[in-house]
Amino acid sequence: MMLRNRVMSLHYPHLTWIPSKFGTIDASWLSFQFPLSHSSRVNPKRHVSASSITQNPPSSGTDKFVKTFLFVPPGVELNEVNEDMILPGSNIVVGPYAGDARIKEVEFVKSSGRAKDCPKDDRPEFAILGRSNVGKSSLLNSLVRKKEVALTSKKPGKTQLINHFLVNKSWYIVDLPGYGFARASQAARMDWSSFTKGYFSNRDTLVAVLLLIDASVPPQKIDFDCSNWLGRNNIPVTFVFTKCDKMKMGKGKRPDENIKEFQELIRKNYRQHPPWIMTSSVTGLGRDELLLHMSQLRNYWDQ
Ligand SMILES: Nc1nc2c(ncn2[C@@H]2O[C@H](COP(=O)(O)OP(=O)(O)OP(=O)(O)O)[C@@H](O)[C@H]2O)c(=O)[nH]1
Ligand SMILES: [Mg+2]
Repeated sequence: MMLRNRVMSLHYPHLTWIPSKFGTIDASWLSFQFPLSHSSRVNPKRHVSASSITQNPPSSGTDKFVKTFLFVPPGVELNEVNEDMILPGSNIVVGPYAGDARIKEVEFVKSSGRAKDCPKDDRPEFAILGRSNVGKSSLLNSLVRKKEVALTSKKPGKTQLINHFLVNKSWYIVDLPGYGFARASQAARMDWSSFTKGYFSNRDTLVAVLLLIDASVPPQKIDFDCSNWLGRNNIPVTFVFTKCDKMKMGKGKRPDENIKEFQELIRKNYRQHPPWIMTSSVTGLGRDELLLHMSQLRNYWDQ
């Protein structure tokens, strides 16, 4: 147990929260008083102490990695990391827990209107969270390689329920309703809040949240608020940048510039940068890499 906790701490080094200018959380996107307190409802598996995140910088020869704020999984020492171990388009180092990432079968299990109606078993799960229209359902479809597993739409607010999909009969991936849909009615927003509040308070089997960030637009405050809120509640997060295929011509910044800007802002809040990865549901960019990353988180959790 001791060992597990120790390794788990390494696994989630990004959980250590450093208050900063984003530390004063604006939870208006949630529009409710979240009941989680830092100490009471935190899953002990996810707890990490400040001392456990201290790691030595890479030795000479790997200096260029120092600046990339790598996510180093359990079973790997930072000074062992070489270029080949980093997943392309990400800061994620692949470690010994990475395993078979193939999706052989996926099965829609249920849509839940309330967290207490979600499947009750011990299977690990990943939740897909992000602004309305960021591409949550599209990412899910692309991961499982089925066009219509999760319904997508040009109209924001398509996904209104907590949708559980069972992968390889062994783990869940969950499509959540999006936040920040400005035109949603007050009632719809309240519904969204109570789903999410209930969901995050009750899912002890949550391995990580995939927080989707639209790389085709500049950093949005609501996404920082969301990431801050997850950090404060010790919920492990992987930043998944979506729509990286949208290379703007002329007007606006390119996805890589938006991503860099977002990361610079996020960096101030974390002692060690959380895992991040670039994806596109149109071209399949980052798909296999994200699945591999999820396999190492899951296998570690499962051991
Ligand atoms: N170019 C491009 N478009 C994308 C990508 N991912 C999603 N989209 C488009 O963005 C729109 C919204 O996608 P959805 O997957 O329905 O978004 P969502 O986050 O599930 O939205 P809600 O369920 O409303 O919260 C659709 O028109 C998609 O085709 C991507 O990687 N690249
Ligand atoms: Mg959706």
